Amino acid sequence: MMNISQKIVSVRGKQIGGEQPCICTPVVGASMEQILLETEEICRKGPDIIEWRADFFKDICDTQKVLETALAIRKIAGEIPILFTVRSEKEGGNPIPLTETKKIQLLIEVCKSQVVDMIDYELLYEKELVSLRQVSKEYGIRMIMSYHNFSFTPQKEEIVQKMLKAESYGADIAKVAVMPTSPQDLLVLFHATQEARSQLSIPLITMSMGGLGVITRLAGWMFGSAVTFAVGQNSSAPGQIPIEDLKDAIRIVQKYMLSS
Ligand SMILES: O=C1C[C@@](O)(C(=O)O)C[C@@H](O)[C@@H]1O
Repeated sequence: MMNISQKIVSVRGKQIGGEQPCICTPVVGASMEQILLETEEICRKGPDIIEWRADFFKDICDTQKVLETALAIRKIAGEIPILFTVRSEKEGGNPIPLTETKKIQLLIEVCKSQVVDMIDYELLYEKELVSLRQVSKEYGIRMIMSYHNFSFTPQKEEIVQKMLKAESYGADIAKVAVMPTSPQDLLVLFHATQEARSQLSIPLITMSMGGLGVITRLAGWMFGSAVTFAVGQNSSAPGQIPIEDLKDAIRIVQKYMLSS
């Protein structure tokens, strides 16, 4: 097992990949009004990061409206880091009428605006990934490179490979979300997380989705996952639980881990 010194990604003072797991809460409203109400509600619950899942936004094809909405989210979120994601339909996102090229143009404009702190883009689109990485770096926007599998859990080696690939493409953070079909798959995910943690220098995020995967959202940090996603008002993926419950569960485990 290699032992690599691990980088911490610091965003607006929030440490991603530090001692404590960060909780990220998605915003999935369709209209600007819904998005802003949802953001207000979520902010009251104290997430570490807010993810705007813009693939749910009905005006996603209008760059100006996307930028205006991002700015309005920023005004509410204050210093809470904002992650901007347009999840592709192929990896579980809401269907949108944008081609991959148009989507990249939008992501570039969002990076240039510097209103958000991070973007997420799939490892699936290698060519686009490289150009987007250059632009995001130029504007100081952190980039998560991700892989999602809504059908099954690949072998441990494949999961680790996805994260190594993200690092080799210059990701700030590598992310993998997979679907378990048995409790054994949860062990695979935990094991892959632990192994990736020993091989990568960047922070990583992993989770198993669906009801069966809940334990990975509660305990992934013990194996090296830096962020866990929770529901603020509405869920963005199967198996997410309310932020209040997630905070309680982590607090209880940490309380007894530290006291014994
Ligand atoms: O990729 C992820 C992780 C996620 O799919 C989850 O399972 O919690 C939720 C998405 O909003 C986010 O972009």
